Amino acid sequence: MTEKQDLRETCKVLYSTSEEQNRVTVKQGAEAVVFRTSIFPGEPCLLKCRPAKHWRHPILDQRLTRRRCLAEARLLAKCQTLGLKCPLLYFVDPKRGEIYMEWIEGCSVRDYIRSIESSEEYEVLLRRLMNNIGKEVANLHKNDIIHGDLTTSNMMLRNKNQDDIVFIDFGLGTVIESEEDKAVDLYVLERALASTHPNSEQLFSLTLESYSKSWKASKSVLRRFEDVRMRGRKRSMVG
Ligand SMILES: Nc1ncnc2c1ncn2[C@@H]1O[C@H](COP(=O)(O)OP(=O)(O)OP(=O)(O)O)[C@@H](O)[C@H]1O
Repeated sequence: MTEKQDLRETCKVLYSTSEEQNRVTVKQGAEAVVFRTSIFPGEPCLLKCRPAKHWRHPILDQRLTRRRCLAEARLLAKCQTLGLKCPLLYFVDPKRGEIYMEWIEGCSVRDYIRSIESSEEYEVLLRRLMNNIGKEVANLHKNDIIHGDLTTSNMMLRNKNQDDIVFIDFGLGTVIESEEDKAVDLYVLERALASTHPNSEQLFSLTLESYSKSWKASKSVLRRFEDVRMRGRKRSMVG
């Protein structure tokens, strides 16, 4: 056994012992189950499991689980290397479909927006948040990272600090130098904001403004975004 394999085996044992420790279910989704657990005493972490889907053929299921799990973990690791805002990847067991990552203490952008609704500073806080979102999405796109599901639930605020945005759930993400994919990412975000905030148009324009300021080469993506938007509107008019 090589040193690397040995280390991998040791990690596996270490991480699987977390089973015996407390696992608190955070979310039971269609695709994955998410737990808050602990590996090192006093250090919470997040475990994302993709359990076996018994309605699928076992070999196909194993392949799909492995592929999706590895794709998400790779993207997290890539973002980490690039210094982008995402949870630290601790460990991945593709066979079991498990990813262990840093636990982000805080709240989602969606919950944050709701929590400040009655605040007197609502507009000011929201403007600042939109500005920060634009900057961070530009940072992802500058590095050809497509999130794939940019919703307000998939952005967290570490310690509820609106200047510290962390992107989560890279399950649908990719690395690609594609204006179309970046434009679609923006469009998904626009739709997500429209469903969380009544005055979203004005706010999203702040996000776009900060996106374009933070990334000089964003013009072509923004042009493409207008096309995607038009297509989206036409589709919703047709029904
Ligand atoms: N690193 C993290 N730290 C703290 N909480 C997290 C973290 N990652 C995810 N969560 C919480 O777990 C929830 C589900 O995580 P995630 O979105 O990755 O799973 P999912 O099953 O792909 O969800 P969905 O079905 O919404 O796409 C999130 O909405 C968030 O509340």
